[in-house]
Amino acid sequence: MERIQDVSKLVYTHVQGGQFRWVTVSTLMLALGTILHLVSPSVAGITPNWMIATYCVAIHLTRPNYRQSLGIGLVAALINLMTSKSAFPYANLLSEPAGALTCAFVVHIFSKVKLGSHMVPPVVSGFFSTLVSGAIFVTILFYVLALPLDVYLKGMWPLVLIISLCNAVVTPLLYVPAQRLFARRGYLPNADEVISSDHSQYELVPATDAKISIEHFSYYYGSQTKPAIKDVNLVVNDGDFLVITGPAGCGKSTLCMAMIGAVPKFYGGRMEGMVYVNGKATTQAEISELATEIGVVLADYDTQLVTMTVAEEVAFAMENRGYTPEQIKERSAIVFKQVGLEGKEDRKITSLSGGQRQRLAIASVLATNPSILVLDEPTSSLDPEGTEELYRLVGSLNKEYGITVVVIDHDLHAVLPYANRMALMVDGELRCDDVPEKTLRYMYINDIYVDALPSIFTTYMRLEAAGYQFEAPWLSVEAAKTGLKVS
Ligand SMILES: Nc1ncnc2c1ncn2[C@@H]1O[C@H](COP(=O)(O)OP(=O)(O)OP(=O)(O)O)[C@@H](O)[C@H]1O
Repeated sequence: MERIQDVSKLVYTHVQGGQFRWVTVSTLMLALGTILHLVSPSVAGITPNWMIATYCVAIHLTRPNYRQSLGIGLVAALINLMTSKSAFPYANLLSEPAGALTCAFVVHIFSKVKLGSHMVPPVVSGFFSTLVSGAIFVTILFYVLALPLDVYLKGMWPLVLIISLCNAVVTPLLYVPAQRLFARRGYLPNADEVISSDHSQYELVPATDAKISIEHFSYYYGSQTKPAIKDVNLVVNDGDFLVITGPAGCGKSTLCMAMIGAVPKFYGGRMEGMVYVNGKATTQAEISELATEIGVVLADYDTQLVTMTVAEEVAFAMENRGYTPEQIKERSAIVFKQVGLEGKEDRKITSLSGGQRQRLAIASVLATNPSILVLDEPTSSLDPEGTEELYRLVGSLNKEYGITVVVIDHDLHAVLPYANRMALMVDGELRCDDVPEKTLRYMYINDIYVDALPSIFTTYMRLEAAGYQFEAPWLSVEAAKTGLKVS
């Protein structure tokens, strides 16, 4: 493993939807392989192994991982099982997956070492995948059908070698038109572009042991040339309550999506630098794996609710992660208490108020016990009372239960009493990251997004400019009352 010291040079590219390309391309290629297998004539009993040739092409084009390649091999085996005229077709169940894994191995080797033109890898995989698969197939036949050794050595093995040579020729011949066709139809980016970078060979270690460590992070959506995020460095420590604010379109939600791994793995695009969650590089972890460490509640929280009743909703995430019924019961009781939904377990979700449904969305992300909670504009559909109530809840999750909180909001006055840090983003850049008072002061002095400043704070700043002095800044009406009493 190569240890990366300077993550600012690290690039990760991911084409949106690319995670399912291997399924589409391999399905179409295997369909072609089946047709060729059924119609191609054989010369003296020799014909290329079209199934192997076609799945090798699919594996070269989409670079699935070993598990996915095994899946492709198993599908090829089942097709062969149904169409084979062999005396023991079940041998395909071992030989085809082995062939697919051999091809994946060849692709892996060639992705690291550039040897010859782009035609060389399909030649190599066509030959070796067929050789490995054929060798396993004839060896199983030899033992199961108790064939004479002479037939095995002098009849079957030469045949395996000849068919492997045939496949070394037909695989690249299929690869070139397939690559062009799929690229033209939009199934592949283009001839040379990387579908998805692979960071598995790197040892990625965060610079700090913070809950979230964002290091030299830049991000470009799709094929855009203007970055949505520019070289952001931000650390969220254990127990922090961080508010991120900034004008519309400055990149707050993008940053939030990067924390949960959805950027770039779901949205696609190009990322530079790295985002670590609990020490894990987000490019090296699945989004579902990160979800057990960091939960997110979106502005449109209703889209996160998928079941009928309150109890089912909270149980859903736990069932998906294999919790036992006892564990689900125990954990559900804890989260209902945390979010104040006790006694409402049997209610239909549609019968809850907006604020209650939002609490339920929070409960369902807390069900799997993440240590970090991210809320993206949680108050956009709440009235002032609902907003106060929500932040009381989030504040108690932070203080009483030790959950690290990241909130994105425009509406600052209700959240500030609970926050210990405040970050300001402008045009994709992190302009200020400090205690709330200092960030608010920065916004006021530099005339940045002053519309979002709580009016009590702007009053405080005006009084200060007029020569009045107070012991503490006014971040809330209570602080102003205390300040006025003391002075
Ligand atoms: N899916 C997307 N595809 C392409 N560009 C996007 C996408 N989502 C956001 N952007 C662009 O990225 C930039 C940052 O958007 P983002 O939603 O992160 O900002 P924001 O600060 O959360 O805005 P708001 O406060 O309006 O929600 C914007 O220029 C936006 O147009």
